[in-house]
Amino acid sequence: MRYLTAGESHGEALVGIVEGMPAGVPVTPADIDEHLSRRWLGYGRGGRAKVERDQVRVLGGIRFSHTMGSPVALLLPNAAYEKDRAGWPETMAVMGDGDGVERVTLPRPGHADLVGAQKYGFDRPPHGPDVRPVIDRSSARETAMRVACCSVARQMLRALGIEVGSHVVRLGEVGLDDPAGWAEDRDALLAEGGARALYEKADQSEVRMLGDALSERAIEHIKAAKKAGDTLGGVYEVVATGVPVGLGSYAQGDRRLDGRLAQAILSIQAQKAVEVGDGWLAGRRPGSEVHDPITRDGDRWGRESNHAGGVEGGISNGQPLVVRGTMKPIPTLIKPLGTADLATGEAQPTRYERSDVTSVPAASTVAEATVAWEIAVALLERYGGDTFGALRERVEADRERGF
Ligand SMILES: Cc1cc2nc3c(=O)[nH]c(=O)nc-3n(C[C@H](O)[C@H](O)[C@H](O)COP(=O)(O)O)c2cc1C
Ligand SMILES: C=C(O[C@@H]1CC(C(=O)O)=C[C@@H](OP(=O)(O)O)[C@H]1O)C(=O)O
Repeated sequence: MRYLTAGESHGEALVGIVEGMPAGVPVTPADIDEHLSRRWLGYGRGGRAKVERDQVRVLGGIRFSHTMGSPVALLLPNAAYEKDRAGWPETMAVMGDGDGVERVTLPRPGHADLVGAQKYGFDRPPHGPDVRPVIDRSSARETAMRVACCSVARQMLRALGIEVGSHVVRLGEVGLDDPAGWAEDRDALLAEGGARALYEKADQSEVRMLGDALSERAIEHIKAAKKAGDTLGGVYEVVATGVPVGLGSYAQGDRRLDGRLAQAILSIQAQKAVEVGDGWLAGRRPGSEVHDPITRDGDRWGRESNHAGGVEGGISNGQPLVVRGTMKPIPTLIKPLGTADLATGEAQPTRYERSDVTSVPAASTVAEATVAWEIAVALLERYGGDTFGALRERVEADRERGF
């Protein structure tokens, strides 16, 4: 199973194709839209959030609310293209020579602007000197279509009782570093309704944090950063429940589930670190506090704790999968940083138009989506299935066997 996305942030639309979904998975556009609107949650987003209202159009692959085994084709128009301000249809014109179009020649530190221009030669015609082509494809606008594509796979997981959720645990200086600090609240939600209960609870906070006091402090911190012309990063945790034993493998490095989950997070713009289970803390603690004792209850295997985050030897062990991602601060700041003009080489301060102050809450929902995708791919590798019915039978038979 694979997917591809295309489209520029300020072009007409984003498109996506999901290939390899079994036939018979229940999916409707509303299922996809649920996660698209969740991606816009979060205090600290910029002006673009007021313009976009993402609603997917399904152009192929789904009939009578179920997949057909054929590629699923998705379309998301960019509202900004027409509504934002006059000019995107000209700036992003497919034809012509761009005569009269304003060029962006001050690359922002921390964004893809300069390296993208160096790699693709945007210091010269036909596009340059202009970093616009880099801005428009490196932009996390692309994550809207990624969420849409991954949401199709997520419906397959949901129909098998597998849920993926997330919550934010740190925004800049406000937050916690040790999972022990939130495990009780999180685990109560997981026990009540799996990872879906976790994400539904987090969605009630403007910053997707568990706990009102933490949320309020985080919002004040974001307000202060904005006032100072600065931006913030943070940390979020993604949890998957109902994941069967046996996804991934130690047999080759690139089949390890933990490695693949790390790539799922780091594939998202501005994500800079990943932890699995206890993560960094595991490096500080003795083995007796890190390894989860094995239990046997009747014919069921279990663990007394879940410091491993649900993966041992690169294979899911039936415990909730737990991964955390760290997002760096947004590179576009009101407070100028040093740069140089692409056209003249002259030293200049960066220029600011608009931007998010923080997008950690949004990134946490994108990470849910990409983690769900990896789980779905690993599930199909283990169980196969041209039809959803056959896949479900195999998963359920394995679950019943309890091994
Ligand atoms: C959901 C989301 C929203 C983002 N919004 C912005 C933004 O408004 N302004 C900005 O400069 N960068 C934003 N970014 C970060 C840039 O996309 C990212 O830093 C850039 O593509 C360079 O990639 P890198 O940080 O991985 O090097 C956002 C990222 C995500 C995940
Ligand atoms: C459009 C989205 O995020 C954008 C990601 C982004 C970036 O540089 O990554 C820059 C901003 O875009 P603009 O320059 O148009 O304000 C964000 O709004 C989105 O998440 O859908």
